[in-house]
Amino acid sequence: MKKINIAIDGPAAAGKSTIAKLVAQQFNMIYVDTGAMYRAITLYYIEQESEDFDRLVKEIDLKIVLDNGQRVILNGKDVSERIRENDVTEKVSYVASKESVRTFLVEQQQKLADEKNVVMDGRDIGTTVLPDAELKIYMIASVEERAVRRLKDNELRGIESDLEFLKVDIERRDQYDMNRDISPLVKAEDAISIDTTGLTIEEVTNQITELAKDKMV
Ligand SMILES: Nc1ncnc2c1ncn2[C@@H]1O[C@H](COP(=O)(O)OP(=O)(O)O)[C@@H](O)[C@H]1O
Ligand SMILES: Nc1ccn([C@@H]2O[C@H](COP(=O)(O)OP(=O)(O)O)[C@@H](O)[C@H]2O)c(=O)n1
Repeated sequence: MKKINIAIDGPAAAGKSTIAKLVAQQFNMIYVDTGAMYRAITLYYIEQESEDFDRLVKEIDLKIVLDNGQRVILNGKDVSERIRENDVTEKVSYVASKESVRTFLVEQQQKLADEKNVVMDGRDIGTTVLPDAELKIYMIASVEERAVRRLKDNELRGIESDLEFLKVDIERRDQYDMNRDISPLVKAEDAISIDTTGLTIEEVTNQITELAKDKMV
């Protein structure tokens, strides 16, 4: 079978990471959640209380440990759980709009995908990070359904949340991500749209698995 890269983009809580992980497992591919990388830099920004993003990225040693899922190690510390908390979520789109942050991370992401065999999810994977990816998916779902899904995620993680607040936060973040100057969230011309509203995880995974198989022959 031919080695390929798969790019999955879309708005917040559409199901990108969940599906990317399952598709990667199916084909023994590497799964990379790029949102976690932006979250890790945001955590460092919060800790340092500095707007000097050029300096911040120089001080950061970010390691992505690809085991069953993905662990994020920031300057030697495993921050995989910490980066899901509300203070990071609130500021991540702001930090992700900064040019030095994006340049730093896009380079690392491209290196991870150099040898192919990667399923990568984010906002600009099909447009900027892997414009030559063999399969590009643009995953969406209604705001209502995304908020309910994120509420369940947060409950499982022990993060305090409220449905109305989550809806507002998801919409705010989408607007910010779609309207920033550098590689905004937009569907790549050659991406296939999948609306996951009302679909099960298995149904979405199967749809993408079938599309991927066609690209591997
Ligand atoms: N059809 C579906 N597709 C993807 N995720 C779904 C679906 N139905 C429910 N979910 C749940 O929605 C949540 C999506 O979160 P996540 O994968 O982190 O989204 P994203 O990476 O787009 O932010 C997960 O808890 C997942 O279990
Ligand atoms: N490739 C990417 C991935 C994430 N991001 C930013 O990082 C934020 C968090 O991404 P995420 O995938 O963890 O977000 P959730 O949808 O999982 O909450 C997004 O809202 C974007 O601002 C980005 O700009 N580019």
